[in-house]
Amino acid sequence: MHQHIEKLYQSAAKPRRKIIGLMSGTSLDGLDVALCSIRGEGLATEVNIEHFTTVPYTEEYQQRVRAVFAKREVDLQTVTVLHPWIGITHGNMVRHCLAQWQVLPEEIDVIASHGQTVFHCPLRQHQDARWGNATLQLGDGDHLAVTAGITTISDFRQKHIAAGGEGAPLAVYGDYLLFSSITENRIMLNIGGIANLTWLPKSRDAQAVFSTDIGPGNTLMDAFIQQQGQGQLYDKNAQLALQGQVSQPLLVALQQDPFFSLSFPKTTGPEVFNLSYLANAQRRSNTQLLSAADVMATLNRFSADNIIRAIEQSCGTEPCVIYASGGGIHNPLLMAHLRTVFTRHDIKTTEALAINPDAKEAVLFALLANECLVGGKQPFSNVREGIPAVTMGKISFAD
Ligand SMILES: Nc1ncnc2c1ncn2[C@@H]1O[C@H](COP(=O)(O)OP(=O)(O)OP(=O)(O)O)[C@@H](O)[C@H]1O
Ligand SMILES: CC(=O)N[C@H]1[C@@H]2OC[C@@H](O2)[C@@H](O)[C@@H]1O[C@H](C)C(=O)O
Repeated sequence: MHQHIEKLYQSAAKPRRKIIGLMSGTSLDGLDVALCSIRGEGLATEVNIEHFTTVPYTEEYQQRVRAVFAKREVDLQTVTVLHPWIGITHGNMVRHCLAQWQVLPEEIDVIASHGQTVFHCPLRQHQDARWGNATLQLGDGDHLAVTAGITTISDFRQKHIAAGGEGAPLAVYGDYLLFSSITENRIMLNIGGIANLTWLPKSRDAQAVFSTDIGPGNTLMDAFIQQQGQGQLYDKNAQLALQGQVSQPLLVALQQDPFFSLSFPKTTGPEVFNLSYLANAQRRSNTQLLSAADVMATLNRFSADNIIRAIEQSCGTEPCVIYASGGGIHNPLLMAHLRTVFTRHDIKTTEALAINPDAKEAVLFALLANECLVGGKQPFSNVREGIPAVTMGKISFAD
């Protein structure tokens, strides 16, 4: 047996594994690094986050990725060089975190790396019958493994597409294992660049659960404030939005996109929800002269309203507890609006379930890697479109 396979076999046989989950999201704020200690598999999985940090990206990193991010036309050489470079950069960030945490690379069983999504285009979005669902994450697993000196499992989304899904959201695979409950219906709401949710009915019926993207979480608000040129990356504590008024005509125009009438589960990204999308909505609603504060207040409400509708559609008349995560939970205006509307649902964060809300997506990829190593057959069924019962991730050895 090859020594790498033997080492993997030993990792799989342990009662507990140390897995580093890495997530680099659409906000391009930094690399989320979660060192998880994971016991068991499937519904018996237990996770303890031993260390977590977000390593902020340098301006250079952001500029290099933005050169291709969510763009239909790019320089192919830039895409090609970015793929290994992001892998190496993430590998160095892991090494740096381990040194700070005084953990040796040998103590880690595997790294689970999401990579950087640069383009996401499900068929329902590109609508070109010649092609199927597609998504592209850069940050090659071999380069990451060699740089960090740790076996790496990466590129989780391709198998999902190969087996009939849209490549996202993958949250359901982790949320179901970790958070489904027999005592309460749960909505796991993640407000990242794109907002998504997982519906976990207390029946715990694997055929009833699903994850879906909702629409923009922070991505339009971030893009808009960045366009103002004051050097702000996001509307911190909703300072700008709080000074403005919601424009109903703009809000109505923003809501007019075919994505919103698609059935669940569905996926989207900044390829659709970007500054051109906003400019089009402003043109159609004749609101080009709105102040920046009014536009921001409207974008904030747009995100909140989409979340409210998606939650109502998911749980119907059933009461449920909403467990929120992602950077949007730090946006006080958005969260206040959710709380005002959802008087019949409790709104908490995943902190109440012992998972740091900023770390949740990185933990998800650690869980997917754990399932790749020791999990059995996924409980989901191909019958439910969008949630194929597959094992995800590609394995790269360090030497
Ligand atoms: N104090 C705050 N006030 C307002 N917004 C905030 C605050 N802190 C974070 N955010 C928002 O959260 C964003 C980062 O969220 P997060 O890290 O969850 O996104 P992501 O993981 O990149 O996205 P995705 O889940 O779509 O991949 C920031 O860009 C900002 O919009
Ligand atoms: C293609 C892609 O990277 N999608 C991300 C993105 O960020 C949020 C939302 O859009 C979600 O669909 C997904 O990430 C999470 C981790 C998921 O797959 O569940």
